[in-house]
Amino acid sequence: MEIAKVIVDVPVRSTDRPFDYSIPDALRLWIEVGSRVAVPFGHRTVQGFVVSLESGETETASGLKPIQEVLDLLPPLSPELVELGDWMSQRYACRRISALQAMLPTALKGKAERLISLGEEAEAADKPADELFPLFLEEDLEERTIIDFVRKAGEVTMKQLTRSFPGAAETVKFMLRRGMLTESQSIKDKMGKKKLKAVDLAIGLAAARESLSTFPARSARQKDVLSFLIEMEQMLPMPMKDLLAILQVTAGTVKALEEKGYIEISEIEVYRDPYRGRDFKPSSPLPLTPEQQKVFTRIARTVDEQQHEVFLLHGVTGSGKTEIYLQCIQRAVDQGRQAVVLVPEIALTPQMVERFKGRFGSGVAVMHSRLSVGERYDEWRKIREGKAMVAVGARSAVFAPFANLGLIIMDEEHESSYKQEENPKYHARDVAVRRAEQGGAAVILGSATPSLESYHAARSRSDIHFSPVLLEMPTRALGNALPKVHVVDMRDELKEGNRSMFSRRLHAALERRLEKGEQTVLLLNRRGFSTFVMCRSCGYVATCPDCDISLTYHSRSDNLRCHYCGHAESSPKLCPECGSEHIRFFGTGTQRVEEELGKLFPGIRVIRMDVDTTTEKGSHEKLLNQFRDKKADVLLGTQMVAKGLDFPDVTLVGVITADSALNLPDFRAGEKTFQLLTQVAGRAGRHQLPGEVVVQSYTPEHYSIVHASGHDYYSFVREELKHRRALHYPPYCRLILVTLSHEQLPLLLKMAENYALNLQGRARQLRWFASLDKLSADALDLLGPVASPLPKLKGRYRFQCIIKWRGAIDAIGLARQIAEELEDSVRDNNLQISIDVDPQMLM
Ligand SMILES: Nc1ncnc2c1ncn2[C@@H]1O[C@H](COP(=O)(O)OP(=O)(O)OP(=O)(O)O)[C@@H](O)[C@H]1O
Ligand SMILES: [Zn+2]
Ligand SMILES: [Zn+2]
Repeated sequence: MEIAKVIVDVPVRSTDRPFDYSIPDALRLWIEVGSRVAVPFGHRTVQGFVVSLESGETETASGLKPIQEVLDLLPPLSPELVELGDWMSQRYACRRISALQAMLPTALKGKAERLISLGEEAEAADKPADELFPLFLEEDLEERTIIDFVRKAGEVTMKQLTRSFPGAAETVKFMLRRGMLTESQSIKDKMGKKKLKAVDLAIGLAAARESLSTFPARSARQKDVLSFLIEMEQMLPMPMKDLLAILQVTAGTVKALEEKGYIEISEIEVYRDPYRGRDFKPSSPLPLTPEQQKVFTRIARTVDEQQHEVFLLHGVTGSGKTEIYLQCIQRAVDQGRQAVVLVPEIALTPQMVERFKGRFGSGVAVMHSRLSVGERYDEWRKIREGKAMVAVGARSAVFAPFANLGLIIMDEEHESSYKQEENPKYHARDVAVRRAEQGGAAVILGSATPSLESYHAARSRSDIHFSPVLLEMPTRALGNALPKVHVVDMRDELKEGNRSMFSRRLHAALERRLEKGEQTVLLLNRRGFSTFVMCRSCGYVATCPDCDISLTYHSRSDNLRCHYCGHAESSPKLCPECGSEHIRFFGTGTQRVEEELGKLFPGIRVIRMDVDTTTEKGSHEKLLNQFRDKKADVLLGTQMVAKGLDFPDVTLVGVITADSALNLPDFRAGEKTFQLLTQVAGRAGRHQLPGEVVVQSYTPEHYSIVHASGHDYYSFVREELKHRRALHYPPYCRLILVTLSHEQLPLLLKMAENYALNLQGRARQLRWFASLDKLSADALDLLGPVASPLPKLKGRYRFQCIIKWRGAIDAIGLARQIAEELEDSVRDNNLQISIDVDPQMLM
């Protein structure tokens, strides 16, 4: 007897292990590792995934509850993905079910639904309700109508029933108890497949032709339809809708033909194609530049040999990385394998999609969050059913259900959006490498500004589990120079009486573009919610004496706090460096910049792109198209404007304040600033016209600004690594962020203290607890507990600890174990501990 081990979708930690079910004979053929099934669990029916099949004793198996239903024709997960889910649950200390669910489109997050049908007695007697239950009184009219309603439908959901009979809940309950109705449960998906009525010939082609002569004159319309279908025989079955529209006939005419037996009308499944009706300019492979050729040859070798290898492709903006991606994908496809291209969500512009659709046509599936649930489901199905060979998508496309994946590409690999902030808190880069390792696939991590983690991993032994081969492209493909970058010291502007947010240099440069009819991209570098304190006279920023990250202003207590270690001080009224009173809390919005632009340049046409203007579906695309069609002079926005855009007439890029990301309480602030400045500068002068960049800053001497303006990645990396090493931050160690939350503050405080103490105690026992300063390879250190940067969320208080560790110790397992013990020790079940391994944001 075969036993299926099933991971069930029940939101309790103690159920995070496979449960055994028997397999009914009728389902045997349909159940594989990766099948999605409905199983009884307690008194409910829940969704689950088969993670293994084992043979067991007949007696044991017959004591098990059987699997109720198989929910899909093809298992939505492959054995390879099931295994990847296992790995994720250990690597990210998350539940197995949440790892598996993360791999599937929302449409398949099925929930149990209550189904009502007739009770046995009522079913057997095929009589009107009146005769069926002679005891019904006149006033039992409601029962009678319900019975007739259910009989007519065969089976209805509880929802439909209560919608059709509002206020009948009590009656239905009574009828269930009496056995007039019965109830069952089934898993219902959020979204079904889309079906269309379609028309096909019901008789052979020759017979159909012959019958044309038999139509009487009054059935001329029917004859038209039939002869049209004969003519279009290659295109059948044809959607009814299209047929009616083309021939201008009524559905009645078509129905009549069906009744006569000439044609048949059926339902066919169709894919909801988000790009239907859109033409993509076909493109063919470009002859590569010598620099590109060298890189391509190296990667192609691995792809051809179907080996696993990771490449870090460091190519400056405009070096032609995308062409490399396209040609490598072609090689994988030639091998009969498939490819995944990961792109940061906000860079997944229509321009980007066009480049892949243009080369690989309808074999490209696109997956991102701006598609509807149905569209996403259908793009996913195209992959699962083998109708696509390339998937382009955001983070979760790393789980694209290809059968024989040969290549995974991650563009802009340094982007923090590859880390998912909700459960499971995975990083798509690490998952990609792991998946490629399993299947013998190549990985290309591409960027103009590789993350320090990846770069360090390529250069030396590091704690990251992969060591990529570094490939470089230092010049632009079209041979034009990188744009000249001017850094403007905003302190000087203030000194000389310019209080505007535009320096004289940026103002003049903008004016010149307006005169010449060239375009400008303006970046307002603003992220996160926190405010920092800065002196506008000297550029001084309040930082923590222990952690060297900027302090965050808390308006309620009017003080400054460190989000890493908890250090607090009162907020200064005068600048401690220069004594100026121009010291204030920082934050400017895009809207304010837009207003100011209107005042300075009357009549200027500005497109503003930020979270407010891009919430609507397709708005992002519309705004970019308007800008491309030169309907505006300026594209103004947040980070959205920095990524991947390629517009020939953009010759000026302005950065309003380069420092605002620099001063976030984040040890990656310098890295992020460098990356963003390099990216946005790369938008200028990509084609014939030369480009210019103006960066405004209050701390122009900061190394990330200096090196970004010199397009000097290596000097930046050298300096940044020095800081990271001195302060023990990644890539010299790894981090785990542990956040505890509870409704009651005193209890939470005690628990947070306990967590820290237990962890330290255990680590000492294991001889892991050591200062990171020591040269020993295995070390673990703990910061906190301190209040989280978001100290209260949805009525729950939050405290956090940061674990710093390195070496071969199982710090993740330990962090999880202590968390679970502590959660179990609290009786009210209300303590929540979340674990974020390798966090991108420490909050
Ligand atoms: N071999 C080639 N021959 C001619 N033109 C090329 C070639 N390779 C790339 N290009 C062109 O050079 C420009 C820059 O290429 P691409 O956008 O691929 O660079 P990238 O490295 O992806 O840049 P970014 O990181 O800035 O997005 C594009 O307009 C592209 O069409
Ligand atoms: Zn000052
Ligand atoms: Zn601190």
